[in-house]
Amino acid sequence: MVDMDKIVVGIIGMGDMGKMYARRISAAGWSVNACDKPEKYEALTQEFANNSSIRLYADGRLVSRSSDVILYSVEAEAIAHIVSLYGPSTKQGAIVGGQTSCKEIEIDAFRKHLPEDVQIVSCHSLHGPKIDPKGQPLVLIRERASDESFALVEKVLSCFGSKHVYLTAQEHDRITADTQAVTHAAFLSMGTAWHANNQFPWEMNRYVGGIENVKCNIMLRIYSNKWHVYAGLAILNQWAKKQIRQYAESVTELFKLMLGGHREELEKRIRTAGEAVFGTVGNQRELLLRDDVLDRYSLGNVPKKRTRNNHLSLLAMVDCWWKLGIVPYDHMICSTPPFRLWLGVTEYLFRKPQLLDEIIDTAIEDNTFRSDDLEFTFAARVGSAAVVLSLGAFHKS
Ligand SMILES: NC(=O)C1=CN([C@@H]2O[C@H](COP(=O)(O)OP(=O)(O)OC[C@H]3O[C@@H](n4cnc5c(N)ncnc54)[C@H](OP(=O)(O)O)[C@@H]3O)[C@@H](O)[C@H]2O)C=CC1
Ligand SMILES: O=C(O)C(=O)Cc1ccc(O)cc1
Repeated sequence: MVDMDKIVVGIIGMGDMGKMYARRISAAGWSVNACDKPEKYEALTQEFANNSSIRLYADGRLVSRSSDVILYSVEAEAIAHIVSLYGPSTKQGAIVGGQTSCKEIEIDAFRKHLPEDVQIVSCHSLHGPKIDPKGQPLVLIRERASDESFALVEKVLSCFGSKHVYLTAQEHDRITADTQAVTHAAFLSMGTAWHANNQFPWEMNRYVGGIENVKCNIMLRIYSNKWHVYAGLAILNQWAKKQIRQYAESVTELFKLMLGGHREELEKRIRTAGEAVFGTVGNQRELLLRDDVLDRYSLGNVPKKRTRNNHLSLLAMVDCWWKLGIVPYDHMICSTPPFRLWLGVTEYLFRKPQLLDEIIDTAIEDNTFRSDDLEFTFAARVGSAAVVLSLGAFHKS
């Protein structure tokens, strides 16, 4: 029988997520041992001087030796190396998990470097460190653990109030490739395109208001996060390559149809994709996003008259889901806030027949967005090529 009062939670990696975990878990009454790299020991000790439930150590070996439930909250690309350093020192019978976004490589590292008596239960909070975890999905992966140990991890993490989702490492990686990887690829391409055209989109009338707000805000949010979070997901998740490549292909093919003025072919393709992805939703279910919400977070003054856009990035998203047989609603259980917003705006566009008609007309007749779309297409292609090359290099090494 586990004595709950004596359980110590260890956190290796006190970056944004590690600190959030340490603060919330200690606030829930658990003792926490934590560390980052040795050179950050002094600064962390000062930062947490007022929190007597968090004990800082100089390195992960000391945390591993003295903790019962240990979470690695480090860069995904470094997990194998870091577990190889501290894993062998893990306390006998302890339970180990991690917070990286790529579970197959993380679990491989645990299986390789942890002693056999150590149990493995991993997790992934599907939101950033500044978001209230209440109600957000928290994936739990029971890789090798007794019922009692699994229950203990769930009890510790229950302080977040998140929605627990039970998956295997492979199921997790396949779903996050469908949702996160391709969502990030789209927003990173938008940012690259705006940069290539020397534009701050929030300063331009045509990018203010409605769906354009979502594009600008989420693009900024993705660019303001740490680069390794998104690069890790795209490069280290073996399933992400296919999605990102298909997205780039969908962007390119749709853009060519627009440029060539092939209305019939374009319309047929868009409507077939829309029917495959949204056809079963039915009009009775409410839209995920409402107009007043779309306009609320404007970065500029919303113009009286909206500029028509062909929304290439969104059309390509639906085309990509259709080509890969992905039903995005099936992945809501394991979705991040940017994915839900992204699905919300694509759904908005496809379930408003007049808007979709207007988009198809714009795609063929209106040249306003052509140079932006050209840069967006380049960006999607270059991004996809980079992921394919780096993924190859990573998995060979
Ligand atoms: N940020 C987010 O929105 C989310 C992130 N994640 C995942 O969680 C993990 C942590 O992310 P996040 O907190 O944002 O990233 P951070 O970069 O803020 O945190 C990682 C921390 O681990 C430290 N670290 C590196 N090597 C060691 C080591 N040998 N021993 C101890 N600490 C070490 C890093 O130091 P240094 O910076 O010097 O390398 C850094 O402080 C990542 O795998 C990320 O993909 C999951 C969900 C959401
Ligand atoms: O809310 C956001 O911006 C995110 O999408 C944060 C995020 C980044 C990486 C993850 O593995 C999970 C969530």
